[in-house]
Amino acid sequence: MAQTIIEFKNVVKSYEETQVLKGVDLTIEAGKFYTLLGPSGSGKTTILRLIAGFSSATSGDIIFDGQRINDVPANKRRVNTVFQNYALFPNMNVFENVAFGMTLKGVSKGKIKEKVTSMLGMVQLAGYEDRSIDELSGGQQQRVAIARALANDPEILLLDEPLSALDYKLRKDMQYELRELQQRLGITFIFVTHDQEEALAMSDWIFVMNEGKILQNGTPVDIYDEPINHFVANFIGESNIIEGVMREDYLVSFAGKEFENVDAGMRPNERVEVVLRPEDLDLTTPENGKLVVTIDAQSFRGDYYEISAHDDDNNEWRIQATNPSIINTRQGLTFDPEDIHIMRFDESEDDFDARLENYED
Ligand SMILES: Nc1ncnc2c1ncn2[C@@H]1O[C@H](COP(=O)(O)OP(=O)(O)OP(=O)(O)O)[C@@H](O)[C@H]1O
Repeated sequence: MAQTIIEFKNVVKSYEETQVLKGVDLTIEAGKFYTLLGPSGSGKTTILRLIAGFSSATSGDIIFDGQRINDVPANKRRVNTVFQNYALFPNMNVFENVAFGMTLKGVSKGKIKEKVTSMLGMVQLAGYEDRSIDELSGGQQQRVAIARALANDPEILLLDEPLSALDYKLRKDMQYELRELQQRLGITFIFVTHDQEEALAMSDWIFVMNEGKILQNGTPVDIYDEPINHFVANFIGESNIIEGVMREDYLVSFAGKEFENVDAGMRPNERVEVVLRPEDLDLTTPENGKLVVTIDAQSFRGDYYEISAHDDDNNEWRIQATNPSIINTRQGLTFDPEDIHIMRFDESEDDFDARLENYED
């Protein structure tokens, strides 16, 4: 079993009357890529700051390598942080930025040179030693920040939305690079983002947060395929979430019909929500469909058409189709019983859409 490096036990963080972390439990194992994913204000940065020692928990235990570290100062923790704004020193060149921590610690000049060269090679900036920071692109500045953090030999690298200032293409490239770097170094990365695609692409393990709580944690595939509630299903990827009622095990009704499914564990007549991902739906002739829908709109997305439609019960559907459709025609909708995911009905979801709208602003 992998070694646990960080543990939070019922960690609460409050600012005056407001709890921004509401009793967080989490376990981080050494050598993996973790992501804290959630909307703005959900408490992701607060968790990083507690791990780094930049702020202290109101209650609960923070354990590092088996020791409670709540009172250990930041400079005594083997943790380094890469911030969103890079926080590089503009008056120093690339070499001096990367060397900074080692210079403070009084490491010998020869060792510093060796380390800086190796770190810059690692982030593909060999030969950039003498450049000044303002001569670098955003992506290069980000790499310098990563090299500087890694030069201190941390056991854990904390990354707080490090890619958010980069344009789309560069961001994608850096996602691969960071993932590859983590695998090569084998140290623990804890990455913060509100971008679900980024979280799915990069992580071994994701913690989905909302309002100071961890709602679900698991591998990207677990979280994508088996979201625990409405919030997670909506936040991670594109979902069709349709209200339904459980008839009996393996039989659920929604959109005015009954369907076989493979999820069990709900009570008969329990109100549920049914999740079907757009890529799990296919269009066919009305006679062959499990449901009949009317096509409302479509857009071309490169390797598929995204189609929106509604059924006769007025549920909206998003469908990924290989072929284009014709607006206002009636089509059959099919899906595999195995792709139906059933969730308990979440009473709090009524205000969920309002919250998501605020977030999307
Ligand atoms: N020093 C502080 N004093 C008071 N409230 C704070 C302080 N720092 C953070 N908060 C509040 O704590 C909550 C969680 O903030 P946090 O920065 O952890 O969220 P986040 O998920 O990282 O968000 P973002 O993606 O916007 O960075 C927010 O409501 C924020 O306003």
